[in-house]
Amino acid sequence: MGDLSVVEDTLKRISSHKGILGSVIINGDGIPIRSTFNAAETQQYAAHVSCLAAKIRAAVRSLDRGGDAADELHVVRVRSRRHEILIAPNYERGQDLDKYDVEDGVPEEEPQPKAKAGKGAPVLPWMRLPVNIEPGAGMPLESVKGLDARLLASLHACGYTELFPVQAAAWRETAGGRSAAHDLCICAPTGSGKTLAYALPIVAALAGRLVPRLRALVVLPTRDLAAQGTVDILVATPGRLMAHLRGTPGIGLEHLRFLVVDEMDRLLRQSYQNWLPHVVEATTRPQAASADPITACSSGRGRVVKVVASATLTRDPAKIERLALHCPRYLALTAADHRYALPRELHEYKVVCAGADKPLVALVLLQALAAERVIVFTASIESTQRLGRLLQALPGVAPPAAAFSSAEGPAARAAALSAFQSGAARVLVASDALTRGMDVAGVGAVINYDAPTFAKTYVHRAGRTARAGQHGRVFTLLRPEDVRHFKGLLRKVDNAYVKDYKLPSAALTSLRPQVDAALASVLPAAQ
Ligand SMILES: Nc1ncnc2c1ncn2[C@@H]1O[C@H](COP(=O)(O)OP(=O)(O)OP(=O)(O)O)[C@@H](O)[C@H]1O
Repeated sequence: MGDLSVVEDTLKRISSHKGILGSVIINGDGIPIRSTFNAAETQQYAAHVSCLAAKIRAAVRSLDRGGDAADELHVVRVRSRRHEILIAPNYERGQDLDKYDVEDGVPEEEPQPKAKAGKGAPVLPWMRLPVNIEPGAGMPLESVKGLDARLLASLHACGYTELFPVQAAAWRETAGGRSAAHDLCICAPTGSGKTLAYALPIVAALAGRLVPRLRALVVLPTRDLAAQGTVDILVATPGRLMAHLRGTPGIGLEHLRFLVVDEMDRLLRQSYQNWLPHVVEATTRPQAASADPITACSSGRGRVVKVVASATLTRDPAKIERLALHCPRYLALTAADHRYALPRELHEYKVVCAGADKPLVALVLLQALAAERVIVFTASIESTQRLGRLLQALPGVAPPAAAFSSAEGPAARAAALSAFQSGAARVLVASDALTRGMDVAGVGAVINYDAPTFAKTYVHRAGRTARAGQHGRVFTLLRPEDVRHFKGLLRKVDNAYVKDYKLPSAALTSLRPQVDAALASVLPAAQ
């Protein structure tokens, strides 16, 4: 949910009704985050509520087949005599852009009506014929046809010696940024280099520009806009983008040549001020075919080339059609029979333990990963804060840790990230605000402290390690009751082979008293 205060206001009002026993608020992952019931009742009601919420969304979808009402849904209220359920999945508040752009608890994957899932699901014809990318098909920089000497030098300066397979394929398909014949739809695992795959042709195409104008727009779900004034390439979140289009002089879409929608499946669910129809409409508007000094395009003059990318690209025709792609080419580095692929260099493990033992198990695991930089994912802001405090309450026993969640402001989030990047914190405890796209070098392992609910979440969390061909490990802590669901989730993921990980029992026994004492000191403060 974008703004909890709206839900809380409504709850207050509902609570004053006669016969109301209590209330529970769950986040998008079905995790209770506020409750007036005891623990057992909370679990029971949370399960009911998430089940009903899924049914309501599915019902809205089936009533509005092909439309986007379920995604645009702001608030749905369902009443019976004793219960009232309020679903506010994407509540937005215009002024609160940072909060909107970094959300926790937004489900990665909405439950789909049964008819849509599985093999019989409709797929756009061009998605059935992908340009398959071979995993080993990188290209030495010296053999990249048409690569400008300045770009070659810049890539060398970054330490790059070759284009990764997805980058070589995108370069070929766009003729190094010179062809506007096709739009591109890129689906490749996390860390495979999708950013440079779209950035290189764009930069190559714009390299000869004479006048600075906004020529390329990259829309991302969660990164803050880092440009001011007149720019050639704008990288923006939907909230910031709309604010700049309305208020910043010199930022308009009339000279646009490239539109990139990164993390496309995630962005299609962000409806901030109808950003997508607004931008798509601007890109299809006839453009002045004036002699534009930057365009070295040999064909398709004036057409905005669109590139969409994700490791978990949606195949839902209704969603993809909203992008109005032109003769799209589907570049796929994924297995045909599974929806999502993991990096080949990723090794997966699970640790089954009682829920109450998770803090102890996490600590022993962190000790076992002594030299590694580790990201620990939890299911909620509260859980992130609690675990962060617990680790900080065990100096010398737990590695130095920082916490990252959207409860913190942008400055605190940046400080946590920079402590992790610099090595001052070896562990970053994070909520799902960090799941997508974040590229931190040298992360050796990811721990799912709370098991992910959706396959997409698993793929993006795990993808913070094993990037750019490096090896990495993902560990998932599972309560016995989570195991079945987790196995089901893995069926949607290619090459997922999860081994059991055995922790040293001596360490578990010896650390238990310290962890119990730290928990006792931290939890009351956290609550
Ligand atoms: N040609 C290359 N040679 C060496 N390193 C590269 C190359 N291209 C990209 N990288 C590095 O690989 C890492 C992953 O790239 P990138 O962030 O683009 O992945 P991605 O596919 O967008 O992942 P995600 O889906 O998680 O966002 C980055 O650290 C980047 O600097």
